[in-house]
Amino acid sequence: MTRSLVFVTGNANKLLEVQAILKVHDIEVEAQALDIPEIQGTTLEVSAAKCRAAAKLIGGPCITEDTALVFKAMNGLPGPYIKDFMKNIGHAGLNAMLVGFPTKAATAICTFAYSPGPDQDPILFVGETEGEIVQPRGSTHFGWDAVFQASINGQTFAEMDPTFKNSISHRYKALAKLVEYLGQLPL
Ligand SMILES: O=c1nc[nH]c2c1ncn2[C@H]1C[C@H](O)[C@@H](COP(=O)(O)OP(=O)(O)OP(=O)(O)O)O1
Ligand SMILES: [Mg+2]
Repeated sequence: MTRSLVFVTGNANKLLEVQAILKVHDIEVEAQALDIPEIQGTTLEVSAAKCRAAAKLIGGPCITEDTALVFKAMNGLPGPYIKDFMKNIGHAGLNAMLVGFPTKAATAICTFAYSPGPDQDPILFVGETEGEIVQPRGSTHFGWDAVFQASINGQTFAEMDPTFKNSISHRYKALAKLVEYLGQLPL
């Protein structure tokens, strides 16, 4: 039986990856293209608040997702604030931030949140992929994909075949946990 989920996100690239990953599990993703205002805090706090706000707005169950990019040299920053960094300083700026630091190691962290409905506590599912920040290689169409070189094979996310990225990514790992959880719920 097909399960349906409402994914509230303003990011079309995320949506494509989520649809591709969940299709295999017979889960249909219906998109609600809303850019929910995001609070400051840890990536877990940001994710939970985003999902709570989304469930309230649409008046029913939904999932949301927050992506953080954590620089080891900076004790977790930019973290959940990566979107503003990316927008304002771009690939060159992310590299420049790490000049002079002994490590360029970075972790891509994806936190999905599932809310059963308005005013209910969201449940969080976290996935992480290790890598480092490098000069851009590959297509530049999705965020910081071109400057994130995954440890697993030395390719940037942007150089990877999309199917491969979707089999090792932070997003894939978080979704695997969400899928396991949903499997225990009635359709
Ligand atoms: O796999 C990824 N590869 C490269 N870049 C990525 C990826 N995943 C998110 N990103 C970018 C998008 C945004 O610049 C920031 C996360 O911010 P984040 O608030 O989670 O995303 P968003 O505002 O675009 O969409 P949403 O409406 O779901 O919050 O990192
Ligand atoms: Mg956002």
